[in-house]
Amino acid sequence: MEELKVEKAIQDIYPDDIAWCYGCGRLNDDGHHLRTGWHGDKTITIYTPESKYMGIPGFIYGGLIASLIDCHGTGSAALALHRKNGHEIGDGAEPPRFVTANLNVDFLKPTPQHVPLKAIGTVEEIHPKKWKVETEVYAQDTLCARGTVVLVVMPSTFLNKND
Ligand SMILES: CCCCCCCC/C=C\CCCCCCCC(=O)SCCNC(=O)CCNC(=O)[C@H](O)C(C)(C)COP(=O)(O)OP(=O)(O)OC[C@H]1O[C@@H](n2cnc3c(N)ncnc32)[C@H](O)[C@@H]1OP(=O)(O)O
Repeated sequence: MEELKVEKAIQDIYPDDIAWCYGCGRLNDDGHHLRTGWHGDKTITIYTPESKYMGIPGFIYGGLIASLIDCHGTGSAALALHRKNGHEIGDGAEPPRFVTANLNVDFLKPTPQHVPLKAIGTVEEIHPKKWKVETEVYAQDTLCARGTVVLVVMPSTFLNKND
């Protein structure tokens, strides 16, 4: 299989105050540190879950797959709006902030443990503050899950809730 690596991830440039997400915050020591970047005109997150994230031995727990699709969606929408605003990772501009309004997951096939999972996203703008990301999760070449995430630009009510 083609060896893939996410070189530049949107989570690498989240400001410190929003870099704590359990799924994708680089500052959360206990989290998954999911990283999402461009892959042509699609988006990609690559992640190999640790052994403890099992459902049935040998297979990944579905909630972890939902988390992957969730944070991949947030990161993908942030990448797309950042680019629409004329910015790319590394130009010093702060990326937009999104929260998840809706998450739907179809679990299509059992997802094996101990292989890198590849989430590939297609981003669609509904309007400037509302985006949709269709994600396919592959284990090697097998399509194991498909998800749809609706993202909304973070309302200011999320700020200063640090406890
Ligand atoms: C818990 C902490 C999270 C912090 C995140 C900080 C962001 C930092 C950014 C990056 C860091 C990385 C963080 C990654 C995080 C991973 C992703 C998550 O897990 S986020 C957490 C789970 N999500 C929530 O906790 C949202 C809770 N819900 C809300 O705050 C509101 O309900 C919200 C913002 C979603 C909608 O706010 P309204 O209801 O006041 O606003 P109205 O104007 O009515 O809706 C805006 C648009 O959203 C649609 N919408 C609302 N709910 C929907 C739904 N369930 N399904 C589809 N669309 C929905 C509406 O139809 C409307 O669309 P129309 O503008 O009319 O076209």
